Amino acid sequence: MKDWKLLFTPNLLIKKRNVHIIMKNKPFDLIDINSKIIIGIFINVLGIILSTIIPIAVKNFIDINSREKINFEWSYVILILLFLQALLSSIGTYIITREGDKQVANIRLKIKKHLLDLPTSFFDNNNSGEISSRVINDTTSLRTFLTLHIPQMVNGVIAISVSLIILFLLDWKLALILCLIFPLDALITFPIGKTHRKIANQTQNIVSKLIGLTSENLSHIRTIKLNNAESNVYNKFKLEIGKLYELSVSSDKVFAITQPIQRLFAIGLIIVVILYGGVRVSQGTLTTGTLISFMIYFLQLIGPINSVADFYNNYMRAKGSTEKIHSILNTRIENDNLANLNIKYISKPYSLTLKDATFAYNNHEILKNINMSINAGEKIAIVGATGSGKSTIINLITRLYPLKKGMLSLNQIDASEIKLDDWRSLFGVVSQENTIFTGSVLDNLTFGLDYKPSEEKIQEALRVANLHIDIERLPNGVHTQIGERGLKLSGGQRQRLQIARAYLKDADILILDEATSSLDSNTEKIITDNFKKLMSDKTIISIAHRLSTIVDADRIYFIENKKIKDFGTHFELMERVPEYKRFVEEQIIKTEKDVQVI
Ligand SMILES: Nc1ncnc2c1ncn2[C@@H]1O[C@H](COP(=O)(O)OP(=O)(O)OP(=O)(O)O)[C@@H](O)[C@H]1O
Repeated sequence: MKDWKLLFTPNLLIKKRNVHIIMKNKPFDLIDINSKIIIGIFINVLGIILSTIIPIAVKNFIDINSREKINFEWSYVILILLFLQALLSSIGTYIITREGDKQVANIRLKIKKHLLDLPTSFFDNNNSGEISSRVINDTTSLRTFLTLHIPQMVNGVIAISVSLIILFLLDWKLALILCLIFPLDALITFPIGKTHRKIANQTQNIVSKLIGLTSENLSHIRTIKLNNAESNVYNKFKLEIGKLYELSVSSDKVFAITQPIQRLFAIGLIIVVILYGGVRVSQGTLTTGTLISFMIYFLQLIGPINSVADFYNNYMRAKGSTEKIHSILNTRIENDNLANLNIKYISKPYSLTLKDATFAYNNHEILKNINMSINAGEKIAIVGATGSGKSTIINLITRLYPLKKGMLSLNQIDASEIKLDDWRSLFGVVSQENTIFTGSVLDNLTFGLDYKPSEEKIQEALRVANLHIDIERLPNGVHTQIGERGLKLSGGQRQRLQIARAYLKDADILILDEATSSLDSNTEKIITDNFKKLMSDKTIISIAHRLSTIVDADRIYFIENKKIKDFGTHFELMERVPEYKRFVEEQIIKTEKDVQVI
């Protein structure tokens, strides 16, 4: 939280920093009508006022020139007014859009920051692609509201008011006819507004879902191909596209009906004005110039009238986007509020304890009354059947998920009192998942490091992970780009890259969750020997099915039926716990074909 660095002036963020705990869903909770926006709108309004004078200048030009020889004076005025109006409008619009871009960038940064701080469980229940598209689409719709709809509404109100005053002063009867446009426009705009909003909202939801689906599909393209699941994936996509198509057709129908009616009303009114005005001109009660200026006002006002009439709908749309953004921002971040103890105040050596720890994913209990005590420098193994909760214990120890009951502590200090960032700096984790990012080998090695490792240190890390030869063979060494999620590397290379990264982190506790499962036993032995030589002082917690990892452990925790069935060395457990013996025989022998060791 402390080093929340922004590219932009942070006033918006500072003001709204704790917004996630306040339920607010109005667009103005996120966007800020600040002095820049007001100045921009003011400049635009000046332009609009100038534009309302143009028809009068036209009227004067026509009325003067109809009687005497051609006088160009008013045409210069018209040209100057047109130029000034364009200039003011472009300056005002630039100020507003620039400020809008800044605010949207800040909102996006704020959402990104918040997303990064959300608990892991949030991502279990939300599709990442959908969230990403939401961040882009909903913020874009807020930008449009701030930079387009609000200025257009203000300009519209001013343009309409000033023009109406002028029109009534010029000829109140003709002005009254023109005023018919308001009820006629409202007759269409208001009834369709709700339908239109509903369609727009549903469309946005489906588009987000489609983007989510597409990004997930593309990242699993190999699996799709290998499972011949192309048609399956295509059909799923087609279903969503079908829904989108239906919605687009509904929207097309609404526009197909309403737009011609709106145009019909407008043309009808113009004709009425021309007919009535024409008669008045021929009667000599109205000048040609006044009639033409009325026509110009009318044409000038159509846009502003529609903007004002549509403002409510646009507001509601922006409100919808705000609600969706707030559904992210209102989700509580990982509870780091109470924890302010800095790890540097806890002196080493570190011993880690789980006491009566109980945990459930979405009320589904996985672990019950887990007790573990891990001292500095110990080599610990967690063993159990697949799905028994081994990785979940790691998730609890690293505070990716909070305990439901019980206590996690470091040197007897409750983990919840220690700052989360500091806590996680205790661990170097090599997991069974692919945790490689798009970028170079070096980018991945130094990912999240709080220091810049020397060239020698990097080479040392590569050697520890037995990856140095592989990297030497790459065209640009550590600078080689390794593709999305490191897909240009082999599974074993990716795993060794994770090991080298964890080594560079130089954390006190190394967690190896099936860290060598993709490696051959020779490579695994080289790495294990390197660990023994270079990391003998580190605490190591391993989850492994391989006997070689388990037999060497100082202590093995055997998990069964949500609990720790027993703990001890491999040979103690083999003697004492028949379930462990059976497990080793069934699970490990299968993997190792290593019966003779037992
Ligand atoms: N994010 C999650 N949300 C809901 N349930 C989960 C989640 N992660 C794991 N589980 C469930 O929790 C149980 C324990 O999973 P865990 O990954 O801890 O097992 P494990 O012992 O590490 O398994 P393996 O040896 O197969 O890796 C499983 O039943 C799994 O389905």
